[in-house]
Amino acid sequence: MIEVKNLVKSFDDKVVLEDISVTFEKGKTNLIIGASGSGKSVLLKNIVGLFKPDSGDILYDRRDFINAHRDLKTDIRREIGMLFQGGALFDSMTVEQNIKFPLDILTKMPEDEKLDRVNFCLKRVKLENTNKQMPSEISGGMQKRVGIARAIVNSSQYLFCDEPNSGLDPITSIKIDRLLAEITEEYQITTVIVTHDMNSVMEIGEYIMFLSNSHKLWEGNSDEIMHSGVQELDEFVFANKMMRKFRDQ
Ligand SMILES: Nc1ncnc2c1ncn2[C@@H]1O[C@H](COP(=O)(O)OP(=O)(O)OP(=O)(O)O)[C@@H](O)[C@H]1O
Repeated sequence: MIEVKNLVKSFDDKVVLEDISVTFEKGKTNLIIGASGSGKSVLLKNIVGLFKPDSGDILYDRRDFINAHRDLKTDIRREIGMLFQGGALFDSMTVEQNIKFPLDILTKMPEDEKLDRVNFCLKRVKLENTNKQMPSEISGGMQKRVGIARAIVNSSQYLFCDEPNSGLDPITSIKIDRLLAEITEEYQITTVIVTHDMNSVMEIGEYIMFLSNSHKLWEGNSDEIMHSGVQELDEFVFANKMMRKFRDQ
């Protein structure tokens, strides 16, 4: 579980996050949605420690992350897996080397154990026997799956994904969403996904927070989002024709 309490973040005199409080539960896919520029990425970067908030608290399973001493901060960072936009694989490394990378830099695991773990994760994302392939030789969807395998290889407790579906076709997107949801439940990970993909919201939105103009305007699940009564959220949810048709049926 990750708790964010009264988080404030500004750049110069521009407030980007205003008093944000939210709880992301373990074993659930937690989504952060909102229009472009609403502060989703800045929130994610504060939570993982890439930005320092002006004020507020961030607790990882009750452990204070912001004021933690160096050792605890390092421990928590080791428990975090990240899936970046576009996969962000190292082009010059094989699939196997990409997935093994966090184990190489974060652990003292013997090489054979690392390879076992890499193969276990490859199997979990249904990419057995692609070890020696280069990222450029596999499809975008496969690259995302390699990214997921790399994000969980160190038995991550927390998984952060920034727009995991960007650049994918709708069917592959749904497969990636389902894989993330399955892994989240199976390994009881606290997963936080930044997205503006309404398909993802409907497919895996167990918990959704809606950011608008620096504020958390709404929270709920994928059933409740259809009847929020919040105008800004309705504009976001029903922006496309298919969702409007669905609503008006
Ligand atoms: N490093 C930075 N320095 C100054 N301003 C920043 C910085 N990073 C983000 N911002 C500003 O914070 C606001 C929120 O940006 P953010 O990237 O979080 O939006 P977002 O909701 O993730 O948008 P998108 O969906 O387009 O990625 C924007 O006005 C942006 O210009």
